[in-house]
Amino acid sequence: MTPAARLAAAAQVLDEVLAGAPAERTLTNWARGARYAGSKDRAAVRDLVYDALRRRRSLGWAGGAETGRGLMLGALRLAGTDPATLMTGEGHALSPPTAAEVGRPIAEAPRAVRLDWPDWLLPRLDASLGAGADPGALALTARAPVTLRANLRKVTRDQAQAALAAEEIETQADPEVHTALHVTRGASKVAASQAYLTGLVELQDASSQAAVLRLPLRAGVRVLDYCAGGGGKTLAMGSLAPLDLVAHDADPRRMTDLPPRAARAGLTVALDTDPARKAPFDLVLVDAPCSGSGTWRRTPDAKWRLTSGRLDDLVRLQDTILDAAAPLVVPAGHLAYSTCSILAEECDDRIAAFRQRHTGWQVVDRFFVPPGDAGDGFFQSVLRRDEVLTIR
Ligand SMILES: C[S@@+](CC[C@H](N)C(=O)[O-])C[C@H]1O[C@@H](n2cnc3c(N)ncnc32)[C@H](O)[C@@H]1O
Repeated sequence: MTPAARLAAAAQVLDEVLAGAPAERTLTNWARGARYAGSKDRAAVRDLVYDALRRRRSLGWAGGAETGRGLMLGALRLAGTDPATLMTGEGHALSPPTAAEVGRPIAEAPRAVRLDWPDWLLPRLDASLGAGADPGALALTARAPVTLRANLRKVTRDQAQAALAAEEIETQADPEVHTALHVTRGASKVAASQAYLTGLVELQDASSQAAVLRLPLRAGVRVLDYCAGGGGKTLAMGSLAPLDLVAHDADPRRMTDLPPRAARAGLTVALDTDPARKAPFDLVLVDAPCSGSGTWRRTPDAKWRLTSGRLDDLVRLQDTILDAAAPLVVPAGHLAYSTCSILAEECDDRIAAFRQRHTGWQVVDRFFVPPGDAGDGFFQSVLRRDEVLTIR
């Protein structure tokens, strides 16, 4: 495909996504129908679509409309490319821009447009990040890094890095997070690499890794991962110490990948639909369902789908889950609450509300990072349950 044809294909996919279709599925359907598209074409169209979704408002502003065509036109203009060079109307190319498709200077756009952020959510961004609001939102308009976690149960990080390099996957060690390796070349080879298939490394964002490293984990402790999903945190915890690990999720199908991933990592994890039977636990981790606002550069259509009603529902669910998980913690044990959100109402506010509803819990650790070059936005709070004193 020519660059012009890729642009036209991306505009077509974007029109469907803007009408409400999920981005990933729409791209898969397009690729199925486009037999002429090779793997490089598919990757290029995917990048165009995701880049445009991350910057939907600013590109729409510069392109004159929030349509597939408008976003592609805006992308060309903001990249400093003359649209007439790719929108020629020849072959599969988009037709040339019309006089009506005027671009507006981005410097004149309202702040939420420049930040590629939903209007209704702007006050909440400011309340959550303060002076960090603009850099935080702008970080979500760029591509996310590909980061691996060295499985310390099997290798040191240096050994993992060398094993990856032998398979032409170049990485850079994260200076702060001692398990993290950022992929700088060969990211598309990771999933089929021996290093990955033999459990030396797992894909995991550096902020999630940093949060797990702060948990009170030592050999022999009983740990419940209450919202385990595919087990990203379960496996990260298990790689740090030999633990008695139980994984639970309200939707057990979400844990389908966990047993094969645990086997690769050399870990034993018990899956349980009713963890209360196995309570109490020394540590219960609630990695709660959330807006995902700290990770929106990975799932940019979610940024535009979130509504205030949906956010209220999530907050209620977060409270319900914390209330259900807390009684499973042993006296003097720990309850950890985490989200990949940057919105205070899903983070600190939930901990404050929990402590209003329940006495006898102390915050012993707080971790918050906004999205940035090294990792996604992430929040974690660790609470310790007061020891129950029995008076004889
Ligand atoms: C943020 S995801 C978990 C991600 C996972 N911990 C990881 O690191 O890969 C949240 C999970 O919470 C689960 N969930 C939703 N409601 C729940 C509830 N009431 N109790 C337990 N899990 C719940 C969802 O099915 C989802 O898998």
